[in-house]
Amino acid sequence: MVNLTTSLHNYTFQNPLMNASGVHCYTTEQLDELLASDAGTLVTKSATTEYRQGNPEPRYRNLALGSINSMGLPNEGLKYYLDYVLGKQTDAQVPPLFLSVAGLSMAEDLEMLAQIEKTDFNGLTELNLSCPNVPGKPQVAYDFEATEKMLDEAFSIFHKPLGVKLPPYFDLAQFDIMANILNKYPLAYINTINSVGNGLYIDVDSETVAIKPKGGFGGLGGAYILPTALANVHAFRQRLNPEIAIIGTGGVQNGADVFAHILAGADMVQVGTQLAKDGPAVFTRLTQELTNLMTEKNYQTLADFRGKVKTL
Ligand SMILES: O=C1NC(=O)NC(C(=O)O)N1
Repeated sequence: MVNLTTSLHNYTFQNPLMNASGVHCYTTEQLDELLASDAGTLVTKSATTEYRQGNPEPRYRNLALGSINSMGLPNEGLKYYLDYVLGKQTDAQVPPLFLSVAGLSMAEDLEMLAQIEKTDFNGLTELNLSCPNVPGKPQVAYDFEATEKMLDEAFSIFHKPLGVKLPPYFDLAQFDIMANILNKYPLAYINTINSVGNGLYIDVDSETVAIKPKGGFGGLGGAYILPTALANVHAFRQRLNPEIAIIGTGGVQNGADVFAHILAGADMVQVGTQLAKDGPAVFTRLTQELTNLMTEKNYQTLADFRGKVKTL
């Protein structure tokens, strides 16, 4: 009998699947639909301190090979999502939840962490250091010094379980540098990867880009990015202290992709583009496909194959 339970930090989940922040998680209605689905848990849309409209539309497009987005951090503000997770955590049927924050400055990130610290939130907080879509704002985690300073300050004021959402890295030296920084902190986990930033989809018939913000430049998701996501999961698994768990995000369309993320070293696996395309029922399909694959391969638990990708 296949057992899909997974643990992350001091939390246990019935299965390793959840949404990627930003997909199907803007409103309490969407979040409730995730709770009602076969997902193991959920993460809220990255919050700023106050409500934020985000970039002009069209700002998200599904594509044959994935998706492109430049949402620009639209969200209802931190209090809206904090109220949601605090309200849900009293229900024993609800798994530990993830709350995502993405300030437009280190000061805003610290202000939000301080607000969360004051509450009795008992889930996990995700510090998004990798949004590629706020015009004029670089992805923090591509600046190693800024990341180190951010984490120094964050851990000086925040003592609840904390993870960071990272952009994709493409150079092995960057994995070495980033892992050395991350290993200095008592992180509960890292979440890798965010969308592959600033891709440009062009429709040849109309000779036009797909989304309005930033002249069409946007973060790529879906099948386009699976090999990059698997590389980031595996590179960090090979380099990070074992106490730092890894959430694998990027390119999951089916149970085999979930299996590959876990083989690369992921403890949990997030789904973005395919959730946007199929809705929360995707988690029913993915858990069934993962179960079928594990049965075929005679694995009983995720630990039987986690991180055990073979080399040639
Ligand atoms: O971190 C983010 N990644 C994305 O791909 N898009 C959103 C956004 O633009 O809000 N944020």
